[in-house]
Amino acid sequence: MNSIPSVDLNNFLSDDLNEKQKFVDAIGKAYEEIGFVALKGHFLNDILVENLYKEVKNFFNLSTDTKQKYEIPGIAGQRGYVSFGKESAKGKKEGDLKEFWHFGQYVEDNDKLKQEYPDNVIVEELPEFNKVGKETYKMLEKTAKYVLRALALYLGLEEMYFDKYIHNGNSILRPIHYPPIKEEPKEAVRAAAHGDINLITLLMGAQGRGLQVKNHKGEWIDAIAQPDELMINVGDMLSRHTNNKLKSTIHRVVNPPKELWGTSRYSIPFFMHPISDMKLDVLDSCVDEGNPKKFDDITAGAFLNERLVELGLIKK
Ligand SMILES: O=C(O)CCC(=O)C(=O)O
Ligand SMILES: [Fe+2]
Repeated sequence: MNSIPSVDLNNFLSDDLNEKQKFVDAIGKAYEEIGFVALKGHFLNDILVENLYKEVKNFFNLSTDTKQKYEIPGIAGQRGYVSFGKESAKGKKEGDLKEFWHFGQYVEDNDKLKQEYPDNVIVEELPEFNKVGKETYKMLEKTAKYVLRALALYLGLEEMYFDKYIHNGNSILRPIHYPPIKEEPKEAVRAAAHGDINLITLLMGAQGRGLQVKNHKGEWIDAIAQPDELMINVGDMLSRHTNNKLKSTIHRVVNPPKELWGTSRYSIPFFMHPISDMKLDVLDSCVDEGNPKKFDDITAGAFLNERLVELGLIKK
């Protein structure tokens, strides 16, 4: 496969069961083969997206001193600001050429989880940034809920199977700024090759070149979305849970050609996580003689912890 298939969530939301089934089959097939789709018909509107980008740019344009006020020690970068070069891909020592921000879950009906998650960090200088981040978080979470419903059906599970695990899930919305490149980077790239940790990722901002996905032949293919599309891919948690029936595909963000070094890239992934108690144990329906169980049993919380150590965000 040399391109990323496109799907439209309106088909899944349609009353026509035939349309709904076609969506389920298309996304399931894409996730078995390439692990990515470009999706339209999501719940973000143009005004929200425009405001979000404006505020995200405002935030990264603040002075380094101001931004560093919001870099909170002791929470593995799970909320607030993470400065340039701090995160590196699993197995790589050079830091990625990016700085980012994390909005986390807004728990309103569960005291235990409210205590478990770090609080969201409020940017005093930019009240709109906080507001638009929360709104976007909710809309992407809603979009992800329906995508997971489609995947549940594809996997032969009950349609609402994932709902209980993602309500108040540990998801994060990560606006990323890849700054202009000033000198030849030695080994570092904007984002080194990696698989995402979570269940699924919904990525805003993949409209320009940069994101590349490794297909099953080992070739890097460009993943470019239309202006109204989100890129949505399978993460390692869902790949484990499905015994790798759904593929968490390795991807990266390459540095631009020299004539474009002067431009920033802004992208905004939403990493959909379940609650940390969810068991990622391989589903029985994904094991048979030809596909023996490939992964040990683990909870989402333990798995996340392991991976944050590997990314350099938790120090051993
Ligand atoms: O910036 C992008 O387009 C992708 C970023 C990404 O893959 C990630 O943050 O996991
Ligand atoms: Fe990623």
